[in-house]
Amino acid sequence: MEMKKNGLILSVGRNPKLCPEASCTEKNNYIVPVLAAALSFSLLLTAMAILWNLKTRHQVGKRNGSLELRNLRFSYSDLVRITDNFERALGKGGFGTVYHGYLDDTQVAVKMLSPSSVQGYKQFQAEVKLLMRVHHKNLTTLVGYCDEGINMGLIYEFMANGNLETHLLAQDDANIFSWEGRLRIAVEAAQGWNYQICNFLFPPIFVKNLYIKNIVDPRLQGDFDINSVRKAVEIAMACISPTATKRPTMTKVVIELNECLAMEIARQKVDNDIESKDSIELYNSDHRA
Ligand SMILES: Nc1ncnc2c1ncn2[C@@H]1O[C@H](COP(=O)(O)OP(=O)(O)OP(=O)(O)O)[C@@H](O)[C@H]1O
Repeated sequence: MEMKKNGLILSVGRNPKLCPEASCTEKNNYIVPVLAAALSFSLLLTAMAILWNLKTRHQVGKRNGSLELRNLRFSYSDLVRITDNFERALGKGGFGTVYHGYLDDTQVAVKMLSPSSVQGYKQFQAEVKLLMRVHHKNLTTLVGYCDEGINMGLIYEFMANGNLETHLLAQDDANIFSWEGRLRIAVEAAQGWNYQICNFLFPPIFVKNLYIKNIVDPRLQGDFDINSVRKAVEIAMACISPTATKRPTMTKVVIELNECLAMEIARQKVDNDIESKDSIELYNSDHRA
């Protein structure tokens, strides 16, 4: 499943990822949530209108057995047309290849289930069923699907900013995500879905039994609140517990991650206060001298 955040997509449940195209900067992390809050109501109305429109255009009845939902079903020839005969591949994942396409004038991503898919038909069905029911601003919208014999595909809204993993692992040190940025993404993504989201706070892999400082991206150079990290690690550890009953609910994950974020923001405030106090003292001593 894919989650989205600030024009990125993020897959959760397996390898957490977001997808890239345009450059994604730290600034986006701070500006976009504010804009998003202001625009959320109108976007919600727009999204509802679009969904309503799509549903009324493509709704078909129940289908015996397999995908027993009223759905947004497309034929294989629709997919051929949408993708211009699978002209441009965007990437490859556990299902198979993902292609760029246009539905009317809107860009979409079409994920085709390959016959050798490790995730297979069951996962395909699960993804369709879930995304048909679950709609969230941080979840990539499922626009439709095709389930025609051996031709199975999922049509998603197109995420122009690419893959989070690429951004997290980028060699471009100037644009690395801060600890606060990572927490913000984790909180918003967790609000969307899936407990495993905690994993991507600690790319490239979540490593057990290491000192806390060692599992945080070294490029952050200690620029984070250690208690915030410790708490996030505890949440992540709980999230990957093999015993389902020991895993926290998403509500708890969101609450705890928000607490981590609050710690980090408090730390930054203290740092800023100290800095401005220092500069006032420096100013005063310069003027006294
Ligand atoms: N909605 C989308 N918009 C733009 N690009 C996408 C979209 N979905 C997938 N892609 C591209 O295709 C690649 C493969 O995506 P896919 O979701 O199949 O793989 P994955 O992230 O490994 O997911 P899964 O866990 O389902 O296997 C992504 O890394 C991304 O580059």
